[in-house]
Amino acid sequence: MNILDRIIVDKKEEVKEKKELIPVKKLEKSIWFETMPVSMSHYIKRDDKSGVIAEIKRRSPSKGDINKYISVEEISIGYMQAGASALSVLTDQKYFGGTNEDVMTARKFNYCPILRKEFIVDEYQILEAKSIGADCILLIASVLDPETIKKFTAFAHDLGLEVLLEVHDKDELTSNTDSDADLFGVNNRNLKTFDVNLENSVELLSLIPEGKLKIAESGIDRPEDLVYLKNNGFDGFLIGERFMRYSRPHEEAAKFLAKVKELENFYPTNA
Ligand SMILES: O=P(O)(O)OC[C@@H](O)[C@@H](O)c1c[nH]c2ccccc12
Repeated sequence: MNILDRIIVDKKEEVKEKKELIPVKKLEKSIWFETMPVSMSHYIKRDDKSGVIAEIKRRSPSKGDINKYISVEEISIGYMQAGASALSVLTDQKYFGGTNEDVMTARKFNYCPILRKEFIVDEYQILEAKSIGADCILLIASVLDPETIKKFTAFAHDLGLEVLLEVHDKDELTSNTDSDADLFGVNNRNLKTFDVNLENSVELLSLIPEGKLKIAESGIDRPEDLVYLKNNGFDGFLIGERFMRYSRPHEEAAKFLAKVKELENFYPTNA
């Protein structure tokens, strides 16, 4: 069994237990059901921002511990001050060390779009995302079939949440081109083998349906990488480890984004 399969087996079990512990009726009492979400697409398009979706990630199956001792309050505020367009917060505990509280903390201290980064296998988790104050959910094409993706997307939209659909290869992309997802993300990391290749997103770019926001995900390590992806046509950039491996991730993000600006002034982008 590859790592992704293992995560999904565990996730299904976890959701089953959670549903009994916190029934939907209870989730729906959250104040966030009465609150308008902040549009991730809108923030990604704003040209006073970098397009970076900055991620809070304590550990990962490929890297082990990345940063154990973090303050979500400090990093989330710092990321946004550094010029990020949005936040991505992992909530999977077992493999990534995240919690729902991390989203709630980020929400409490920031008015900005927040992506709840989770392995969604059940509509319950979409309600849960809403109940903790997220604005956008992730759906992973290698985990869900196109029909389920459509169903989950409609369900999320009914709650006012946006959807980032993650694909990794041509097959996953072409079988979901009629998806209503708001953003299409191409993951440069193969979740089954952990191989990372930046060219993966560039190669698939032209197959992303028109009108969808294009997000390059994972393995972005140098400011030059971001500028390269942007010049090729990407609107957004999901970056985690590059910032998280430093003791003060948000300061690293600020330095990184200052360097991007410098490069862009040197090689003006056509955006
Ligand atoms: O840390 P990186 O290489 O910058 O990657 C961030 C993000 O793209 C990655 O965490 C990710 C992309 N898709 C996922 C799905 C589940 C968990 C994590 C992910």
